[in-house]
Amino acid sequence: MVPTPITVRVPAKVNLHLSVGDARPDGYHELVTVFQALSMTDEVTVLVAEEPGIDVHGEGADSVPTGASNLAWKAVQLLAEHSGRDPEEPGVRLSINKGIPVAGGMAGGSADAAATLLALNQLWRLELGRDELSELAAKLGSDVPFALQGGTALGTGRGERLVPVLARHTFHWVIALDRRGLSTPAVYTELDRLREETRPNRVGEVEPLLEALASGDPRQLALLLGNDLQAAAVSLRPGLRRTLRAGVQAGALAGIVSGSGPTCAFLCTDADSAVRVAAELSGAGVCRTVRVAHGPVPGAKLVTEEPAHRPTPPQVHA
Ligand SMILES: C[C@](O)(CO)[C@H](O)COP(=O)(O)OP(=O)(O)OC[C@H]1O[C@@H](n2ccc(N)nc2=O)[C@H](O)[C@@H]1O
Ligand SMILES: Nc1ncnc2c1ncn2[C@@H]1O[C@H](COP(=O)(O)OP(=O)(O)OP(=O)(O)O)[C@@H](O)[C@H]1O
Repeated sequence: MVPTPITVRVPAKVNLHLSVGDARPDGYHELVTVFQALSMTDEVTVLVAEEPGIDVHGEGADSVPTGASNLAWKAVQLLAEHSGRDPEEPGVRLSINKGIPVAGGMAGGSADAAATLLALNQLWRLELGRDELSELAAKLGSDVPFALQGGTALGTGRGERLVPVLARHTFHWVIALDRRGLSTPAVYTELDRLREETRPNRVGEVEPLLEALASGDPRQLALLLGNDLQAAAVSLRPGLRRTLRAGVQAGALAGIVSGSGPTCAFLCTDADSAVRVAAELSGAGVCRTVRVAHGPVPGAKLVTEEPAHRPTPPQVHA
């Protein structure tokens, strides 16, 4: 019998704190970062098929590669190899439904890779534990382990070593998407260049932000958001300065560039305020589109089909 297709839903991330150290000999930068998973999601479906390949739907689908360079396909090949299958003939197709902006600094490709690992673990009945999946995830990219884990987490190393962080609140965000993406390596290179020329401010220690997360007070958290890559993203895309200003003028508590950008994330006091900020920001004409999101949300998760018809519970008559 052909196994039923497996679908996994997986969240985007924002970095609440992103402290970038110097470049290491392997080209990566040592990070101290706090990730939060947001309610903007992709869905990846894996199914057994003789004709391998990828279909991509949803926002920005046209700019996502459907060949071997798709990070989700690299996840297929890695897991095939790990489980003794032929990585060139894995016998599966992927269908990706994008809700996470492409090349937006919200780890969309990483999310798809994480979702693929989890879905294939189920489809191929590999029974790999979270730790083993996380080790494979780190081989695919620095942001991939967090997409598996979700929630709020402290990341060190190149971002792949994770510890969960207590966040006692749901935080409400407005997300401003730019017209074009930015390349992550280009943004890191720009930061190295800026640091040779000038001394851009560095974000401080992470502890105060961890305390603000534990307190659950968005006003306190807003004062502590920080991203070392922001100066580099703004240098490559100067229009982001206007977007960041417009979000705060619209009533957000604070705004930051998300990861390597160019997406900007604005923290709001509550859900109603986020809706008002989003409406005003979309009228300001500074970005392509605006979304409302909340976090933290769980990491990659199997989507279980709701039964089409639930049996009516027995009626009790007095
Ligand atoms: C900007 C962030 O999204 C913040 O979470 C991540 O640091 C980027 O993570 P990612 O897209 O998963 O990045 P990877 O696929 O691992 O690396 C892509 C490229 O980004 C740069 N890179 C990434 C992570 C890191 N700690 N230092 C780096 O310098 C390197 O040039 C690397 O070749
Ligand atoms: N599954 C995928 N979804 C989106 N882009 C992908 C995928 N696989 C490969 N790519 C390529 O990777 C590039 C970066 O895409 P992605 O959406 O992951 O960026 P990002 O969100 O800025 O990443 P990060 O925040 O992890 O640095 C895209 O321009 C695209 O060419």
